[in-house]
Amino acid sequence: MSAYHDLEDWLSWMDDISSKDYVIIDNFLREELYLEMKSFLLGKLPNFKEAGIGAHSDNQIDGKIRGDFTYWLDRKRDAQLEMYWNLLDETLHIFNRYCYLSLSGYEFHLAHYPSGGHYDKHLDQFESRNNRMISMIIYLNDDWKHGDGGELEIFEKDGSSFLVEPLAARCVLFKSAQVPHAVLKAQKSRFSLTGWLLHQPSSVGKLFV
Ligand SMILES: O=C(O)CCC(=O)C(=O)O
Ligand SMILES: [Fe+2]
Repeated sequence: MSAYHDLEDWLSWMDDISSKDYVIIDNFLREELYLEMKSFLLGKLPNFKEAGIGAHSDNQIDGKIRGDFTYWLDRKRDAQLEMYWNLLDETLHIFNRYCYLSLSGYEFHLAHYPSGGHYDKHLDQFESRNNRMISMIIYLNDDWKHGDGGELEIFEKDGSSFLVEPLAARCVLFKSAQVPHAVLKAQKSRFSLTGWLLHQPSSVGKLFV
């Protein structure tokens, strides 16, 4: 199986992660995979559920903190997304090989922020469960324009912050325990594929909740 991205590209992204704790990668998905994921998402929209706060095993729904709807992906049930699962395997392998992490699994959901939706500043690790090592967000918005809102706000170590527009096929990777972030209010429906590379598979993590 050939790699989806060149090793040279991966290595420069890993350099960014090591030095800044995050990296923003444009055109992470090529057109074929982008279209596949977007059409899968649109087909699943009727099945999206209001997202909770905290580990997904102990959901509390609080629209004041976050306003998105999600659909958790499952590698067995959603086996048709083979190209995407292969890309995740490649990503995991690269992190283990070049960032010396011992990642052994991942969990991903599709997310829909309806117009007006946002997510307050937070970290992706929870007290009850700290096995999320790397956050990985891929945006699936075809014609996002300046002024449509919904930017990801990333907070740097010195407390300053900057905005990332949720542009089609853009990927953001960051260290889950280190990088506080927020989603600003979206002015129209905002779609993404969001997940976490895990130190232990999710089902194992749940034992400690
Ligand atoms: O969609 C985004 O840009 C970030 C989402 C997020 O922070 C989360 O789901 O934890
Ligand atoms: Fe987050």
